[in-house]
Amino acid sequence: MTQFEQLRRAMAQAGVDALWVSDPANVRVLSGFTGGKDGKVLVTPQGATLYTDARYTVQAQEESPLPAFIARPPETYRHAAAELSGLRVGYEAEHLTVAALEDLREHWDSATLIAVRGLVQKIRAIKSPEEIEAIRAAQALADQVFGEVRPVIRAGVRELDVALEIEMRLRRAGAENAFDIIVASGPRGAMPHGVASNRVIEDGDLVTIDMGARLNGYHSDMTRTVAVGQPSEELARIYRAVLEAEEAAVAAVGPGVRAADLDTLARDILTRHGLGEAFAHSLGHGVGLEVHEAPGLRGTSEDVLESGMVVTIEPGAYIPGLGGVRIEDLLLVTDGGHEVLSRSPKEQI
Ligand SMILES: CSCC[C@H](N)C(=O)N1CCC[C@H]1C(=O)N[C@@H](C)C(=O)O
Repeated sequence: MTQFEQLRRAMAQAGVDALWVSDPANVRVLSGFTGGKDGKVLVTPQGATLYTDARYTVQAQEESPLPAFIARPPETYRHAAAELSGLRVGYEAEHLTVAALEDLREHWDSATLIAVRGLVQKIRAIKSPEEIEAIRAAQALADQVFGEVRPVIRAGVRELDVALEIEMRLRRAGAENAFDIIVASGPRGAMPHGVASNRVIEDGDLVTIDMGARLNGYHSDMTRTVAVGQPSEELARIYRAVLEAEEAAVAAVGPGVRAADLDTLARDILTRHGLGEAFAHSLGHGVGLEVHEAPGLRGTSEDVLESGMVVTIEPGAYIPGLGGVRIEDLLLVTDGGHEVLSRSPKEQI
């Protein structure tokens, strides 16, 4: 089934005849257009049209096989209105501003507007072979850069300088950061999203580095926690517990596995080590055109893993005042189980 066939089936289930796509990643996956928020796609029962403005005339032609209508609102809305009369039109509730919704209501008054969620995201969760290669390439670059920068992570160096080294190497290779690089050393390790600060790394610190490359629009995501000198026995114990949880969850990844069960598996191991409360976030998430996308690997998720999904496994433990540990791998779900895409070594602490 093609992507548009899958989408129209999902649209029918959601009770809509047409869909106004405004999430830039969804626009890209349906049209190939990389112009971000300056592109929209209208999917109707008959076909699909890319809407963008004259800054992108050439780019739209080069990138997208869809017919393009080049204009700015309100002309865009007037053009689309002609196809929408009497239809139930879905809009992406998570990616439309209130102002834009008011504009749609004004111009599409003969259509019924219906909020929908996650229709294209669900399709995006299963990657094409080309997308898998793009993510593989992004992760291979991140692995290479991490290996080059690992020797820089030592006492006396600022977290910011570690992040700069990573970013410079990614950029030289034609990529960019997938997100603000997390370098959380010593007590800052207790912050799961502790982006690099001015703190100077000290002897005995654990340092959590969470980094990704964005290459040709596709992301990678990986975390390693490394030791500088000899960490305390308490930190070493936490590290080993997180590593045990991570390895167990990775080993359990395969098609047909419930995402919520994976989260429980890792959480139960950390709970046995007295660290259940310290695991302050979900086990993982899908990765692709966005760093966080479907499926969600959390306790409340109803997602079931399928071959072709790319997901992270990233348990952590965070103790305010002491520090923290997170270990994260990027995995491709395969027919036979999984392939670990992130290859950077994990330290034995
Ligand atoms: C700002 S992007 C962060 C990337 C990182 N690898 C990541 O996904 N993290 C870091 C710790 C928690 C986890 C996260 O943000 N998880 C989300 C999906 C959650 O809501 O738990």
